[in-house]
Amino acid sequence: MKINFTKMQGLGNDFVVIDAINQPIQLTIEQIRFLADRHFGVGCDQLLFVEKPISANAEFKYRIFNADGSEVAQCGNGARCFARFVRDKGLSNKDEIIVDTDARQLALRFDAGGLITVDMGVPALEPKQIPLNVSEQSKLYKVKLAEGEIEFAAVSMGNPHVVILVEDVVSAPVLTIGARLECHELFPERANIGFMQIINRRQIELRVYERGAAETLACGSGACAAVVAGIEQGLLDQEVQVHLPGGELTISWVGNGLPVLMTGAATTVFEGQITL
Ligand SMILES: N[C@@H](CCC[C@H](N)C(=O)O)C(=O)O
Repeated sequence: MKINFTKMQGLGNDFVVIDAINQPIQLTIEQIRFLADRHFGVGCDQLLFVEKPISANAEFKYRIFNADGSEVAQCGNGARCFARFVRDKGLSNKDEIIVDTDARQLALRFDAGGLITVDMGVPALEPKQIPLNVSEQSKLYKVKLAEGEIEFAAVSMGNPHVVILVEDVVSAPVLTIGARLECHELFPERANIGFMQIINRRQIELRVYERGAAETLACGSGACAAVVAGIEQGLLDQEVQVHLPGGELTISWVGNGLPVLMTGAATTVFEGQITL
């Protein structure tokens, strides 16, 4: 079987995007892992599928798979690439595109100047919704690891995020603590682990160890979760520039019950065909 794909990236968080409307396919976990493999396949952090919508008001269903083959319900950088893909392929000519995901609907909007803004939906802080195995909701939680006690905030953006405040993001133990916490028993569906350094009330540095993909150059939903956690703790203003290893995002959140907005770039790298 031959598959046509497009390789895309948003701040170096990279994707294999497949039009599964005009090329209907169901891939196995092994085939997804193969496509994501940087040595034997195409290579990406996530695979994105463009499918027919479920709801009457949506244009598409946006399906997301991590490099390890797990299906997830949210990917912010991928959402901007999804918007660019459906427009470039002539699948939609709208300036605002509504997509279904497994968790929620997202609105993807083309801005003047070539950037794309995604309405990422309302963040959830209740432990059950994250999900996080604790009995009471709190702004900060603690976990004991071999490396010592870690304090963290937890936020769902449709996917589970941990946010740890660090003094220096460059020397933060992202790979060790990230890998250990991703699969910790506190997180029954695993979690994405963000390490946030606050520069000032309107700027942060962030590195994210992603569930199912290890450390990536940027995580859009992780950037939203970090800003929500920072605002909740009274450390950040409502609009924040997030500096990630692969580039910058603008995140804004007015507060409780309202959606988080994420603005950034999305780029096509190349097109290809691969035999499975
Ligand atoms: N890179 C993404 C998040 C992708 C999914 C994540 N690894 C998960 O398992 O929840 C983003 O930009 O948000």
